[in-house]
Amino acid sequence: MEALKVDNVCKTYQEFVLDHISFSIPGGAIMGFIGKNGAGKSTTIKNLLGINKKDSGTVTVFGEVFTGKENRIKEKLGVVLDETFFAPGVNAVQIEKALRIIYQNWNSRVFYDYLSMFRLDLKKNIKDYSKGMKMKLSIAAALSHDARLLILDEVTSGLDPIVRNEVLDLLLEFIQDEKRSILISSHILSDLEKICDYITYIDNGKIIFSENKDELLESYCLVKGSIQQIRKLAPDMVLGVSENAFGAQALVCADGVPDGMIVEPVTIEEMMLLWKKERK
Ligand SMILES: Nc1ncnc2c1ncn2[C@@H]1O[C@H](COP(=O)(O)OP(=O)(O)OP(=O)(O)O)[C@@H](O)[C@H]1O
Repeated sequence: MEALKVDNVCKTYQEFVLDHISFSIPGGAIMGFIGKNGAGKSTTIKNLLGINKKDSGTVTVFGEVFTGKENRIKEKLGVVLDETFFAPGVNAVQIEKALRIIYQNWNSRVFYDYLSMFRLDLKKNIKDYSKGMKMKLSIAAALSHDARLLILDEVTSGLDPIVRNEVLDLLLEFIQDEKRSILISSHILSDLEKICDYITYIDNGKIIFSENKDELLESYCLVKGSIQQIRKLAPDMVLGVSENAFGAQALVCADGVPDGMIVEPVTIEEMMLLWKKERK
């Protein structure tokens, strides 16, 4: 069964439209959600969680329709958004007491183990935590109530490389039982390339692709050469081109590259940079 199915979600703001957003995440998989600043990642996440009210479309979590109100489904979700909200003047121990009441499956021991692993001061007022410390606290909370689907919006960008790697390992561990899944948005595409099974790319409120990562990276490649060589490539196999004083490179379909050209594997970051980039 799919962990999450987003079907034709639409939302119109004054100057931005989320346009028929559809993608799904199988059980046991990590989906990376990528896109430029302002592409619509956070807006999609807030609309699918019911934090903002969508105009139309359906969101299904483990086969059940979710509008944001169903507490039974909320129990299964571990959510960390890019802005963290904690009541002013409280510390981690007080937060734990509050979360214990909210979540039926809350596990205090697991929570305190994460806080110790993240080296967080339990008695310190959370308003005096750094941005990264607040993020670590939110991640610990999301992982401590036996959630089956994690929804993480830009959670790793404020973390130092050591903690970021610890968090990526935790996420890989989280999906090991094949029943849990993760949707994670990030601008650190190398992190996503490391841990994700699927990648969804949104641009200007529209899904450009939502695909299995390995198939995606096998389907496309980079071709490098002189500007003249690159310009001679058949337009229907070229997805994007960049040119500079020293030469050019094109993102192309992997089958059908002409002989005699320099071909290299492509990364998710290069795909995003080159996708639909026009010849000058
Ligand atoms: N409540 C709102 N009212 C009006 N416009 C909104 C609202 N929420 C989001 N938007 C607009 O939606 C667009 C997409 O914003 P969003 O935060 O989803 O982008 P993003 O892909 O998460 O970007 P970033 O990577 O910078 O975080 C922006 O133009 C933003 O101004």
